[in-house]
Amino acid sequence: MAKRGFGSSGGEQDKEGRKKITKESFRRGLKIFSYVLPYKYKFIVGLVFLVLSSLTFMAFPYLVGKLFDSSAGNTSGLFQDINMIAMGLFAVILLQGIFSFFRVYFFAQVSENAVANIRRDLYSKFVQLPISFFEKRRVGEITSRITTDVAQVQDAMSITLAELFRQTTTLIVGVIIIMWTSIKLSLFMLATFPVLVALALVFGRKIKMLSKKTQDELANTNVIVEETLQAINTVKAFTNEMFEVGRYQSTLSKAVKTAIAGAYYRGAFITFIIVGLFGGIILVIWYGATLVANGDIEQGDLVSFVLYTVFIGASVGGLGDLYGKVQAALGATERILEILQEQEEPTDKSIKALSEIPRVKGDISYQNVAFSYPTRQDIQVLRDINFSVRAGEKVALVGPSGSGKSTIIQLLMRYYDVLGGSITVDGKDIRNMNLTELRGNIGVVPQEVLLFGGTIRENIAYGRPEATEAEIIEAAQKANAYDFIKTFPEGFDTLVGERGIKLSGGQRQRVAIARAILKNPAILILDEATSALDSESESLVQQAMDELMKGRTTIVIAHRLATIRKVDKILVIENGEIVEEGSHEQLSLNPEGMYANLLRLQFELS
Ligand SMILES: Nc1ncnc2c1ncn2[C@@H]1O[C@H](COP(=O)(O)OP(=O)(O)OP(=O)(O)O)[C@@H](O)[C@H]1O
Repeated sequence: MAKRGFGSSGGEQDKEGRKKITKESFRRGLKIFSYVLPYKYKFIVGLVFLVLSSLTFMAFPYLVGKLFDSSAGNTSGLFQDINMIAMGLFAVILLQGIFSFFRVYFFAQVSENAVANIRRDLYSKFVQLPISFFEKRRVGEITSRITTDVAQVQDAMSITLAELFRQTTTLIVGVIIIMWTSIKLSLFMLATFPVLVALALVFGRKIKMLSKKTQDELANTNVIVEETLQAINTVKAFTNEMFEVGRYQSTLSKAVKTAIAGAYYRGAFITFIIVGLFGGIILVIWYGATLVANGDIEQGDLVSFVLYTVFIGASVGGLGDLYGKVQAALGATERILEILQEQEEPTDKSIKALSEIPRVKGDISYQNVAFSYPTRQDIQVLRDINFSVRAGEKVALVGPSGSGKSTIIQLLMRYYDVLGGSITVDGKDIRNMNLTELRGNIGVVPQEVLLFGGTIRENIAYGRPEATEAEIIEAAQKANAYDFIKTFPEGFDTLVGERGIKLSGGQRQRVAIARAILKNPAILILDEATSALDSESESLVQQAMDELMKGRTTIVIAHRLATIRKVDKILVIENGEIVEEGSHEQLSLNPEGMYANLLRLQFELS
């Protein structure tokens, strides 16, 4: 299950993500209505139609009562003619229909627009939040903010609010009218009927809980389907098809058991509604009939009384349900507001194109850098890292897996801030640099190149969206990607990603290199792929990398030592510290050293 609630103020939410309704939570929840403000006139028009439709509805039982009275011949004035009253009833229903149409139409316009704005703001917030935010949460949890929570707020803005108003009006106006009709019968009704409705409500809750459990269990079965279908190759490789079928079957059986238990209660609930609630109505009719017999009230009054009773009962039931919905909406609102209040990364939004970013020279220096990840503060990942790279120099980081090489790079990108020491670029502490300027000057060719779904052209242009076609082609040529792109019938328009062509590892890397060439950064970070490419592809990638490195400060995370002989300096990292430093020649001369050891290991493996 995804964790619910961010931060401390979400702490009062229950595990369903609902929020207790207090004055404070209500006041905070109302903040989300600032999104309604731009559409306030439409909202007000919607409200007017809501009031009108709620009130016209209340005239219905009254007129039905009058219809009965006039059929028995005991009416006076306006309500004597049966036909007139029936026409009146039609008019009421027609008006109710028209008013409801406009209510739905206006509220939908407000809620759809407001909700789209909330989604846009949430998304824009998400992409601007620091990496550490995403590490503390699961992706599903984050996306549910933008889908489920927003949908709940939308419900609240359109349906819940209107229902709340309608049910409350029905309840208040209904009770006033029946009191006015007959106090005796009203008191009798109020002593019996609401109790039964409240009982039905409690019963209903229990059933809802059970059906939620069934849904959760069904969701579990879906997880298995998703997992196995995503890893279908692995399932087949291990010939575990039947094992997976068994796993699915056993979770399915559980879901069926819960569903059947739920059905038992549902059956009992229906019986209760039939016997209990209708029994209640019979009681009211019985008492009302004795009052009619004694001449206390008219027949028509009894009819409208019973109709009002049904309306009041429905609204009591509805309000109970709405209470839960308001709670859920307040919880959702709170979670949305918390995200909207999160601190963004200090990027510079006024910079619209890479060309506006001032270019750095590319001197880099790490001074006594110490670091632990925010999620694992107890483990010190880097301690006392000191090194400098002059503009245009090439440095390689080598060392065992998990020694801290990628972390060193992540700190340069300022995905995280150092905990001790400092990192400077051109002598300036990167914490004092404009983040857009810093990252705009760094190009990255990652270990695992992920391409976006879209064309090859779009993927290369991602390095500099304003690039011209000629620049994109030139970058592809320099990255040794042009030739393979030309072999595809659609060339640069070839789709890649899920619905497109699948590029090989070497091809993907060359697209990433073309992207970096297009960005033309002063500082370059190359995270070498761990898996070796075939020798032809390898040499094409290497050539492209050499082209890319020209004239740029480069830090290479090297996994295959053969590729780094040419660098100016090698830093050997072990357990978050630099244990050796020097050129390939210098380091290989020390047979006891870690580098020489790594060299021997690779040699033996290859
Ligand atoms: N986001 C993270 N949150 C918490 N700990 C992390 C995170 N990323 C890495 N670590 C931990 O930090 C340590 C250094 O990891 P790092 O990725 O820098 O190693 P590396 O030398 O690049 O390894 P490899 O060569 O396998 O890529 C490891 O112990 C790792 O478990």
